[in-house]
Amino acid sequence: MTITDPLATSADTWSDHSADPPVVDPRLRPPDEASVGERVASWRMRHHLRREEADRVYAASRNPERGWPVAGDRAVLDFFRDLIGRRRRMFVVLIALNALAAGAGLVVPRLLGTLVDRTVQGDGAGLDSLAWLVVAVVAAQAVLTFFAQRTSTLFGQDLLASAREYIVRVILRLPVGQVESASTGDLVTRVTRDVGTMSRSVQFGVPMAIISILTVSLSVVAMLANSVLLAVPSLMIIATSAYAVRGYLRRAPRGYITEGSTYSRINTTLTETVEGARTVEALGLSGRRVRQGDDDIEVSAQAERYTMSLRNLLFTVIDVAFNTPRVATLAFGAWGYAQGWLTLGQITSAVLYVEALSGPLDRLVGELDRLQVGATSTARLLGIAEVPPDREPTDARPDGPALVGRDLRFAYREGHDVLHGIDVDLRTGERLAVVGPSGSGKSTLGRLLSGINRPRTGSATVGGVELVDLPLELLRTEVALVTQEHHVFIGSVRDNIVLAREDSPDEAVRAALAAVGSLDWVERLPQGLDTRIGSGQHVLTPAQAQQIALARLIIADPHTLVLDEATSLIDPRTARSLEGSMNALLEGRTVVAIAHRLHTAHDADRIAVVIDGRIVELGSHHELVDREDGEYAALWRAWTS
Ligand SMILES: Nc1ncnc2c1ncn2[C@@H]1O[C@H](COP(=O)(O)OP(=O)(O)OP(=O)(O)O)[C@@H](O)[C@H]1O
Repeated sequence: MTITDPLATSADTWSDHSADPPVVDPRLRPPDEASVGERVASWRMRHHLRREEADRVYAASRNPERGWPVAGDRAVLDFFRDLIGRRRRMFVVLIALNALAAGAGLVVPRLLGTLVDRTVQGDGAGLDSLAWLVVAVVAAQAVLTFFAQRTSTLFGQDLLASAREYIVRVILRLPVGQVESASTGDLVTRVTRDVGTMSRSVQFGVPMAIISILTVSLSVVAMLANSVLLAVPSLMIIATSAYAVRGYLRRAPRGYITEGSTYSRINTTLTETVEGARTVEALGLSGRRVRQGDDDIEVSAQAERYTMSLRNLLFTVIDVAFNTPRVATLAFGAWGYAQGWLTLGQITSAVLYVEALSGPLDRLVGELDRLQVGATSTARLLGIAEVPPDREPTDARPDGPALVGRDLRFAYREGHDVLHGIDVDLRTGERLAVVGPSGSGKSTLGRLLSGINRPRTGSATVGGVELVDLPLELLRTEVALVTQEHHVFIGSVRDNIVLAREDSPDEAVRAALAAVGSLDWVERLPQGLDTRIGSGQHVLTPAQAQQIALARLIIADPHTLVLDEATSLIDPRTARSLEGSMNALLEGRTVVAIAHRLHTAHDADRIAVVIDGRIVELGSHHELVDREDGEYAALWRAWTS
């Protein structure tokens, strides 16, 4: 029996299993009066299009340029080998206990066969003790199985803990710039659905597959020892199952990888629609977004139908294969018995062995499926580890706080620079405002000067050391980027403030809170510094959340701050009340303020005017306003008129 591969062979088999295939493109729906031939042609066309779409999704999922990479089979195997290798002792105990439990289970049919032979021969001597031996072996098997199961569960849990820790480490070291530019839907799908699938297969699939392989192997040995002739039907089911599983495993990875990437696509479209809800509403795009969602779901359903067909076919083959040997063993037994080659006891044992074999074999096939799905998710998760790091910290340490940018160029897309060679020298303690039209590159400059992104060419250094060569913990104590995003993590107020310096004493935390004017309200909280805040905990007002974020920066104590829209999204009243907190933070530090409103620029020591990725003017407010035909003077006139 072969398993057809809809993706690799004919377009028409792609969704043969769907009773009423949904239509991706309504234009392909044939008119009511269409002939049978036209209807078939249209149906074939639809399937062809869907297959092309699925192929495109698959190709995209393997193309690192189009999203997060997917790791290869070798990486997945090495990952599991390493996980198991690191708990070799536990693994040996697991194998030993399961081998003993399976061995005890296999002794029972043999004893029952002997019991039958002795009874048939009328040899009553020792029947009682044989029966007691069966009871004793069954009891021993129960005890061994209990401990074997316990060890398997512990092993699975331990494996899972390590796997999860590894994945968390991989995710945490992802380059910030990359996380922002990649598809959030894909990343979210990987860290939710794929982690869940991987967990199930690591926790249950791996130990269960090991146990099943062991039990099946020992059963085969016991069957051969009982009678080679009677073992033939069972060997045939094993061979048939192995063949069917091989065919399945050859096709399934492609199907599951496609399936996984279609889930990512659904999530991406959904996230985009939710995030851009206002734009969707304003431009009347809801119909188009719904259609996009429908198409994503349709492609996903195609992929699901494909893997489901593979599973159905596999389990049908296995079911047929399992039922045949029951009959075949009895038939072989009757024939062998008539020839005088076999005893009734051997036939009894063989039938019991066939029954005993079907359970583990069935589980093994089921587990292989689970492992296959888990391996695909693991490949998607390990793919994240293949994202090259954007920085390799060196041992170089800054000599002083001087922040310097030289010939800074940067491109979000290859060949499209948005900064064209910017030079900037910050004077310690100064306040530099960066102004310019929307899209001129102000925020990008801020990201390079705070070490979030590495410049394509040129250098951004602090005390002579490239910002991106510093370990992140150290970088954040030198330069910090402050945006309007003031995330509050789930944890105590204290935890939220000491993030950058975890060993900060409570006095320092209180001093930071006092500096941003929030010590009073924090002390009035039910548990003061220990009050849990963040999602689902004690609710903070936007201003309070911002103050916590500012206190966090006071503890981090960077000598330079890059402010990008730090208060622009907060309503003006709150922004005014935060001004005092902000001033406390800025006191004594060098500040680069990306100014979206010119009045912030007015108070700065110097102003850099950025236009089309270049600094076109640099000077104090008065110097720049005095240049009659200057860019800043024009902006200022427009602002004040
Ligand atoms: N993540 C990104 N991917 C691709 N292009 C980007 C990305 N972020 C910014 N750009 C592009 O880079 C250019 C500079 O953007 P940047 O945000 O630095 O400008 P800006 O002066 O800060 O604009 P604004 O005042 O509107 O925030 C723009 O053309 C923008 O479209």
